[in-house]
Amino acid sequence: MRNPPFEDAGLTEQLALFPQATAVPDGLQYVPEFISPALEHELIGHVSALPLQPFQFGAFEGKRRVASFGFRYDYTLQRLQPAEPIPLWLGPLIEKVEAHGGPSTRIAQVLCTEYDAGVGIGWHRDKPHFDRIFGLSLGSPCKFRFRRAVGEKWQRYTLEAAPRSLYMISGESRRVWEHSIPAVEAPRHSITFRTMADRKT
Ligand SMILES: O=C(O)CCC(=O)C(=O)O
Ligand SMILES: [Fe+2]
Repeated sequence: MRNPPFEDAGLTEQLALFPQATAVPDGLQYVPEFISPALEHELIGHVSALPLQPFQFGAFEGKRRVASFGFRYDYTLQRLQPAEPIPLWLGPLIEKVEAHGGPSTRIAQVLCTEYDAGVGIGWHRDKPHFDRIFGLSLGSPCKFRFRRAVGEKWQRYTLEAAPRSLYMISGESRRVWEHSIPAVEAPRHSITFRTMADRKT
């Protein structure tokens, strides 16, 4: 006997049956082995040596530990504040990310993050003050999850972000889809690079 004909199922039902059969979110790019293992080792050393602080959002504290450069978003004031200048050791890496992003890519903000085993980040979209986001993974892999509402259901996509890889989110993957990282199995560091949106405020 034949299986029920899927042609009769609506798009939403098909997506629910095969959550991983969904298309890659528009505007998401992934570059495996963006940096060498030697540079990865060096960068983990630099990030670990930073005065990382628990991520603050208003009265709450996240378990991941971060350091912001260029700008930081203040959740109490709900606006961007100037932060420490971007350290020199990030210079060549920023040039490489900007070259990858193409002409007129200017990285203005950098966030260094440390996730201990068991720590992740909840569903969110990055603040609209920023435009494109580039994320370099260091030390261990993570599942970089995406979701967006389709009718009453979530359409989902998971990117397996390997150490030394770079992802870029722009367009719909940035503005429409939310992203999150479930608790990592081994310590992971990341460096996210953000360009500024063309905003007046
Ligand atoms: O660690 C990462 O790669 C991304 C973290 C993230 O989504 C964020 O800081 O907004
Ligand atoms: Fe994010």
